[in-house]
Amino acid sequence: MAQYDAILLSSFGGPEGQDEVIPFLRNVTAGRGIPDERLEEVATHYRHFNGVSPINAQNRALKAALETELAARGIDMPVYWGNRNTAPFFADTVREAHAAGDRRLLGLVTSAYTSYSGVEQYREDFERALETTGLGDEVAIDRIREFFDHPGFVTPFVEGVGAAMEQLKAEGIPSDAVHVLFATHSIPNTAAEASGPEFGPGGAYVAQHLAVAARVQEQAAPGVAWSLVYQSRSGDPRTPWLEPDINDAIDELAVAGSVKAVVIVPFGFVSDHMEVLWDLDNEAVATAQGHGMAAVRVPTPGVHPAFVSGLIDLVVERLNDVPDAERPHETTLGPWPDHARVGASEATLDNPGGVA
Ligand SMILES: CC1=C(CCC(=O)O)c2cc3nc(cc4[nH]c(cc5[nH]c(cc1n2)c(C)c5CCC(=O)O)c(CCC(=O)O)c4C)C(CCC(=O)O)=C3C
Ligand SMILES: [Fe+2]
Repeated sequence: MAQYDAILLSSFGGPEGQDEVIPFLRNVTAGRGIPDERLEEVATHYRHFNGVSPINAQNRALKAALETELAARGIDMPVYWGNRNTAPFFADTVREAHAAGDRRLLGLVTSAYTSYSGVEQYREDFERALETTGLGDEVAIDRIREFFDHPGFVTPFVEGVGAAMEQLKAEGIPSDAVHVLFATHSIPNTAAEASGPEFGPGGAYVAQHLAVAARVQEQAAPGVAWSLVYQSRSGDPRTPWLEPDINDAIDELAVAGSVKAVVIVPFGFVSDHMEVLWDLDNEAVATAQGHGMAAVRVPTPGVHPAFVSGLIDLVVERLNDVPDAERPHETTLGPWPDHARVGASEATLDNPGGVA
């Protein structure tokens, strides 16, 4: 059996006050060439909400919900929380875990899909935390598999799309006048390809999103028109990123003329992030309303009981070395494989220091 001492809830981080906005954005973009104008623009999104992103509060709530679920199942494992871009930083969390005697950490990363930002970059973050703390010989960090098609992640969206369709029906809008927009974070085309070229154009990133959208739609709104759209692009405008942008897609639907309502499914995100509050609830909804369309935004998983217990199921399957054939997955792409551990090079599960 795999042995882990603790869970490391691992997330992006976000500012919680006006004075934290610029330091946060500097951390996010360090060395990655986001133009200043774009940073200024993104800062205004945060300024609009008094500099507070909902993401940290969401993670505190998720941590508490995970602890409750672990206790209910009689699993004695502490949950630590660390971030990439704002305190508590991973290095601080690793020190905290080490001081408490916890050495083997299982990273529960709040990214559902395969991409550099969601997978590799967390691995680099963990490595750096082990290096800067000097604890690499004692502490090791694994991560759970990408859970894009785990029932715990898919179920809240199935419920949300179903409820949105009901709501529109009650407002007198028939399902053939509805278009469901599955929205996720755009990334550079090259990054998408790199996520797994064997999965076709757009790599694993696009293939996973298409598969999940089809699965949600087949359960929640069979036969209703849908498309995969993108949001929150940044970087140099001359660099191609995944398209269409959600706002352009809504404009196109307006030209076609038969769509009276859009359902917006924020299925790139596990909880309410600034991208959801600003790019979807503010911008995309306004675009739809500008064309006289109704718009319903589906909730993010947040602390939905299915999501919380699904995350603990992912931990338990790892603890029990459950074979792939028995791991839950809602699309034919899954179950996504586990990843190698971080730090303590050449380490194995039974030899966290990696020394023979
Ligand atoms: C795939 C992906 C996820 C999902 C996986 C994961 O969870 O990691 C994600 C999550 C998030 N992205 C976030 C915020 C930002 N992302 C940026 C920039 C970028 N994201 C990218 C990709 C992703 N991002 C990329 C390719 C860039 C460009 C440059 C770079 O490689 O950095 C920028 C810079 C300014 C701008 O938007 O241009 C900001 C402020 C927040 C926090 C929101 C909050 O505060 O509530 C969260 C959860
Ligand atoms: Fe991002």
